[in-house]
Amino acid sequence: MTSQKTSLLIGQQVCLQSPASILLATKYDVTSKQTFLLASMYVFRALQASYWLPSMTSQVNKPPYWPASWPPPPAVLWYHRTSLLHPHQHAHRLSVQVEEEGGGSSTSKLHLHSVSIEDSGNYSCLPVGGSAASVTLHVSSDEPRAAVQLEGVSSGGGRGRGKEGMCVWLLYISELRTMSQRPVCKIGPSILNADLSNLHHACEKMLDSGADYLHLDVMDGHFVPNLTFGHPLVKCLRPKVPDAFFDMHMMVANPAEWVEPMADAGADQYTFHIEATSDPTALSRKIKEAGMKVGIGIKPGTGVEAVLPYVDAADMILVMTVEPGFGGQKFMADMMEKVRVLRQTFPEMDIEVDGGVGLATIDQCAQAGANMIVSGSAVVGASDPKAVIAQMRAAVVKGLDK
Ligand SMILES: O=C(CO)[C@H](O)[C@H](O)COP(=O)(O)O
Repeated sequence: MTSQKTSLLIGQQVCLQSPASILLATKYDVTSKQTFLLASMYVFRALQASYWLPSMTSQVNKPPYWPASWPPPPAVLWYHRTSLLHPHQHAHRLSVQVEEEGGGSSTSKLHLHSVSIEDSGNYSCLPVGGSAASVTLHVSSDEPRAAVQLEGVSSGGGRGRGKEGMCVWLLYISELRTMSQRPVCKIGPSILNADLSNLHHACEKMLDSGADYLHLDVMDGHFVPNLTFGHPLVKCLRPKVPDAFFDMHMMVANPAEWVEPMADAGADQYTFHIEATSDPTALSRKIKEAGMKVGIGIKPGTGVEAVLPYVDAADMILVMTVEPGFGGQKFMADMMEKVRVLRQTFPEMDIEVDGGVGLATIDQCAQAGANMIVSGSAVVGASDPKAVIAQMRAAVVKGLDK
């Protein structure tokens, strides 16, 4: 998506590259007892913002029509026209997140993925203890771009659209502008097959050859049938290559256990596998709190839909193109469909591929939309790693430009 060039006023038309995503969020102002529904158009992740709701528990009483087999409803109910939106039924199309932050503060976000014409219409939300607020969304299908128009952001409590609502709205649009960036090509050599007894020289060689970051593979012998190294080695390596970005690929059975030690050792990004945790949201939060970026990886056997609900919490999604555990394996071309789905849904997301990526396979990765390229044997084992990195970069830049 390109940045919005004009100021957005309510009712004005804005063009987004299709398919777009939209986030609706609710704010309940405890002092004025007003409910504001805020909407923002963007294409890859939820805005990180907090909305204040009155002191409450995260659950409301079940409405009469709520099926007994479903979990209790959340603190904020969302409606499209007159239909209650059930995230359980439409998990691939929409998600609702209520994040409790303690002290009576909560955030509720409705995220519609891949907006289509059917998603047009009035959206309203009803926070427990608050009054409803609504917004009208128009989606048209001008190919190749979809036009999305929002109008009539209204506040509850009988005051209509107020100045406060407008101010917050414009604030969000300005945030949208700063977030609208194209993904940048980054090449990250994996040092898995390098001479580990001389690791810092191998790292320096890669950085001198044009590497944008270093991909460090941590294996525990449980999550994968191989062993490499842990945080003590990373701690030793850090002062030798102080400016390098360390992307830790944590192929470990208990990724939560190593977050603080890795942060302390100097890791910049902590990529865990979704198969290794039952709570990716909590783990992502822990990683961020430790001061690192969040990567979420999926093994070849895991469908891309497994990671979609957690994209908002992540800085990068890693699509494995080999079974994790060993370098030098054959690239799995059928993983490219996952990359394509992610790129179409999240045009600005960092998407990484890892395993069997080299000059023979880079075009497939680039065409699918990957922008972070991990390459082990093809770069580390090359007689001219600089030339290999440059060729891979050219292919990825071309893919991102198309
Ligand atoms: O995570 C990995 C294996 O689990 C490695 O990073 C990956 O395989 C890179 O090596 P190569 O490019 O030689 O396949």
